[in-house]
Amino acid sequence: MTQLKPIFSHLDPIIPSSPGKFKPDKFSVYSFHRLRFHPRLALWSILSVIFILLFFCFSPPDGTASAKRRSLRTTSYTSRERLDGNWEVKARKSSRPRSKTGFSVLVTGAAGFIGTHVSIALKRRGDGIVGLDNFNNYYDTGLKNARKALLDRAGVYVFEADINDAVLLRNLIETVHFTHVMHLAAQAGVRYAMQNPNSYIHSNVNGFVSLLEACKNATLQPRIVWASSSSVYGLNSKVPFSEKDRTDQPASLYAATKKAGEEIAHTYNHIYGLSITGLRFFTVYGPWGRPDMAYFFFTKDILKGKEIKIFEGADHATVARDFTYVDDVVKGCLAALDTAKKSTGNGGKKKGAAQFRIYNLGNTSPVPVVKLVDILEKLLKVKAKKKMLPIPRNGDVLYTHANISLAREELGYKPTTDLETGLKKFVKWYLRYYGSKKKSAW
Ligand SMILES: O=C(O)[C@H]1O[C@H](OP(=O)(O)OP(=O)(O)OC[C@H]2O[C@@H](n3ccc(=O)[nH]c3=O)[C@H](O)[C@@H]2O)[C@H](O)[C@@H](O)[C@@H]1O
Repeated sequence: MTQLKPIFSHLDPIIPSSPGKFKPDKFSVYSFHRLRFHPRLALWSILSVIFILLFFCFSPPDGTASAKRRSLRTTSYTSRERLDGNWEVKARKSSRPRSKTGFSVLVTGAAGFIGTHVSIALKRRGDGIVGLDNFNNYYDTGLKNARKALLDRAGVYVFEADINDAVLLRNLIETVHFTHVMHLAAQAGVRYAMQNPNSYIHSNVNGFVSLLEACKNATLQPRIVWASSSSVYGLNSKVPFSEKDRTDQPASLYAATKKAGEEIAHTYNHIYGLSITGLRFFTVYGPWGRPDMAYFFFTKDILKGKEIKIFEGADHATVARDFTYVDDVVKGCLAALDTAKKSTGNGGKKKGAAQFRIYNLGNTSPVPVVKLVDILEKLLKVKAKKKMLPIPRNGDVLYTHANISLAREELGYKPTTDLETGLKKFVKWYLRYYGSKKKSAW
């Protein structure tokens, strides 16, 4: 497994670090000598300095576009190729809805699996979108770049930036008055939390707080919809999982950070009047999915003739998931945005009680992992080399099953895709994406 990009890589100097490549001395000494022997050039230089000083004396005070641009460039976690000097123009254009009633949405994690689908769906119906993603290398960045290319074609501008970059968020939110924030940026994956626990705290706790701080300070506070997870139900054995069930027994650090996010969200709602909706996603799958998820790497390994490990509980108990197709989840996300009420605060001050909601977005139809493999074998027309193994004690739970009554009632959420239909679409995409382009899956 590759490591994440260093958090402070944006602090790297612009000057190349490798010695011998940057040779300023020869040029500057040469220029200095030329300057001394050319009085006309010296006069022009003095005039230029006076002109620059006059320009700054008569410029309007801080808060202007150029001031914002300066601080964004110098302090953000950016790829120099991706964030150009024109960012404000592009962000404003990309965030402009087609009609007056449309939304202007900041989507974090836009180059992620669900982020890409949600951004495109919003753009298609006429909302204005600005995406943000740190493009870290938790999994194949080639796939993230391909998703970004899709977003580019759809007219969605994506910043390469980390949600922990408070200055960038502040500048962005001051520049574009987002009506909504769809917060999907996160360190995902249940099992990876044992390898890199800090990445979960960095993104799911610190990053979330950084985003909430920027939103609560805004003059026009946006409404926030964000991704929690079915994993918050942890060791809860009462099924199907209802929003009223206990969520204080997480089985993984990932789940603990998502649960922490729910509590943090409540605090910001209570103190600052931010309207916040948390969505508990249940094992979302589909085209453009995440290569760290079982359905994805099972597909890759079955095609390669590599053995796959299928987990089972004690006494061969079935391990099952309420696999949810991405298009169904996207509809739930859009409905959550549509029904979100305004935040009440302003510039960090609460003006009244604000909406606070949590919904399960599942499929209400758990499928054993062995059945998932059966379907994949049928679709791929390849027999899998299976190895049954006891479920490791690394955060996995035996069973998930969503009760979606609340989401159905309040969001009109109604999943319609069964696992076989959804996997068929995934396999079709997978074969086209990795087959024709000769890319290798992670
Ligand atoms: O519902 C959720 O909230 C979570 O869903 C998934 O987590 P998980 O359900 O564990 O999804 P996978 O990692 O794809 O695992 C699916 C099933 O396959 C099983 N599995 C996984 C890996 C493996 O090698 N063998 C195997 O049998 C797991 O035990 C699990 O039952 C996502 O990875 C999380 O980011 C997300 O938050």
